Amino acid sequence: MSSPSVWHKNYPVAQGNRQSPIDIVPHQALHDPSLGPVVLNYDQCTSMNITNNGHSVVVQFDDSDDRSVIQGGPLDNPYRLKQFHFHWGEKGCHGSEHTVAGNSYASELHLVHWNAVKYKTFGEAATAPDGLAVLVSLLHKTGDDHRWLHVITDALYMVKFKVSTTVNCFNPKCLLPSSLHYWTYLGSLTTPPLHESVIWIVLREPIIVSEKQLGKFRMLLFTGEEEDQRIRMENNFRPPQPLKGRKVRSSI
Ligand SMILES: NS(=O)(=O)c1ccc(S(=O)(=O)c2ccccc2)s1
Ligand SMILES: [Zn+2]
Repeated sequence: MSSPSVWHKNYPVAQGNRQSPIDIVPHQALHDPSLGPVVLNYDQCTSMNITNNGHSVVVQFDDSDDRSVIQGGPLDNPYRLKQFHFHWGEKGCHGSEHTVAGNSYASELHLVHWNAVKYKTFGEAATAPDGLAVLVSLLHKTGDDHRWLHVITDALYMVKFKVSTTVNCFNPKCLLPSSLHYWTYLGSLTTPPLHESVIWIVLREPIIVSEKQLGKFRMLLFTGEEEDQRIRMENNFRPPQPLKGRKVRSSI
């Protein structure tokens, strides 16, 4: 996993004008009354597999139809759920990609959706300025277990190396906080190819997870079973990028 500081050599867009993540400064966000609520219609059974892809742990969904979509808020169309994945650190409260008033969280969940109304394929949407929408849940570490996150963390031992296994009927709505108030801004993928194609929707309220649950993410490996090196998968987060004049809007 190359370091974010060298990505610009192969991906010059890393120094572009709408890169992600960013530091969100709440009192500088513009309250936009025209921003309605985000609406999630996640069908119960479209989750397919959980994969350690060497960068993160990803749960893929069947996006062949509009069974699981997000709409409303800053979005002009419904966007189809494609996958969700996490970013985390190696200890304590570092590991999120977005920060809030300079404060980072222990981890961050990204629910990746694509605009299947305007674009024929995910790949096409992934390079379009309004092609993707990523819904963010910030994970705050305290003592208690998150009652549903264990479904994911209990499966992680099966994908310790770069492999995939099936998951049945996991509805990621259970990984979201009770309030869907959000900040939104135009940004990019946070890993190469860093396409500037993401409408970011960052939920303000974090969810609570335990150190034990976070620890299970950190036992994943970047490396495959056949490799003799064992490199723990941790700190797979990109630091905040320059705002470059962008406005962050707030839903309340
Ligand atoms: N962390 S993030 O949510 O910004 C993100 C990075 C990569 C992806 S992707 O795997 O969907 C993807 C999308 C387009 C091209 C290649 C991979 S999503
Ligand atoms: Zn991500």
